[in-house]
Amino acid sequence: MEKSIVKVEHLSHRYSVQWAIRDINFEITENGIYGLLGSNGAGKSTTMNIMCGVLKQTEGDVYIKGVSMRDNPVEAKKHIGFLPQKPPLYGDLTVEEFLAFTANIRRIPEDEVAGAVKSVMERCGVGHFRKRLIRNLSGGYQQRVGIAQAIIHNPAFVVLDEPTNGLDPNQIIEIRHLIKEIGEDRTVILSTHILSEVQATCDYIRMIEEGQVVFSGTVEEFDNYIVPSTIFVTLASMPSAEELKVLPGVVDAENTGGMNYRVNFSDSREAITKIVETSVARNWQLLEIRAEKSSMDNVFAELSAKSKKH
Ligand SMILES: Nc1ncnc2c1ncn2[C@@H]1O[C@H](COP(=O)(O)OP(=O)(O)OP(=O)(O)O)[C@@H](O)[C@H]1O
Repeated sequence: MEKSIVKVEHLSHRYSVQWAIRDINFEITENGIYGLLGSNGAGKSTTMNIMCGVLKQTEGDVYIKGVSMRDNPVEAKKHIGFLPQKPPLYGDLTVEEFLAFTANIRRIPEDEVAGAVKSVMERCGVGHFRKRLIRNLSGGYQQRVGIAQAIIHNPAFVVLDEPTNGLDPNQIIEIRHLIKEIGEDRTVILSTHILSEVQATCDYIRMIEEGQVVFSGTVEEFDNYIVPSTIFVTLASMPSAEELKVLPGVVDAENTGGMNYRVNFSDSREAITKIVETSVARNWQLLEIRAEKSSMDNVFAELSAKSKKH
């Protein structure tokens, strides 16, 4: 039987009149890194805050390892580590002091605190800064401490709200690396509005737009969601577009300038084969042919638009 790590059931929330999220449903049964993707205001933070028990939902429930967040929040929270959008760091404490404080909040037994702090500092690469005040750390290292406080009690499920937000490119690479490491033996869900973030870090995507889930699947499935329908061809002898248009599998063709053509097709295999065969037969001097692969951005725009129509 599949084991449920997280189950979000009919989750809805309104802060005042407007629904911020409406009937969100999904379940995670496999370890891995999940990206909660959505544009600004889509409802990512609202969903994450409810999942972690720091915001009380209007309707629905979240189950962490089968435990209801509504009915038994203390037990459910034991399995969760959370890094909110604004990390809860105390600048006047040293890294070590802060993590010991966090270990106490997480009710780690007194005689195990020092060991847990040491181990999490090593894991998150902040051991050499253990005596430094948090406010004197760079943004990237502060974020490492933020991740360390989220995993100090070794939770099965870690929630990171926009973990690379505000970091410089090198820091982003380092934090992504750390997230991948901590995702090796647990489930991580991170939110972002940046597509490349998901592509670089995640195995799976849950995309929400306007408070509703519009896509659930692997990153690969997301990328292939929109089937390419255009081929770009470069022909040195510059035949008329009409000659391309009549080929089997081709729906439309236009010259986009000089030797370049854009071809729309109904069957990519047939269209490409016929273009290549005809090019050889008529000496069109084919220099390049490529099918347009829909980028994540296209898929994102398409899914956002789709959710707006519904
Ligand atoms: N405390 C609040 N009071 C009223 N409305 C809120 C509050 N927090 C969020 N909202 C609204 O709820 C909706 C969802 O916001 P949420 O912060 O969950 O989105 P998000 O996807 O996390 O966006 P961002 O990437 O900008 O953080 C938005 O319309 C937002 O304006």
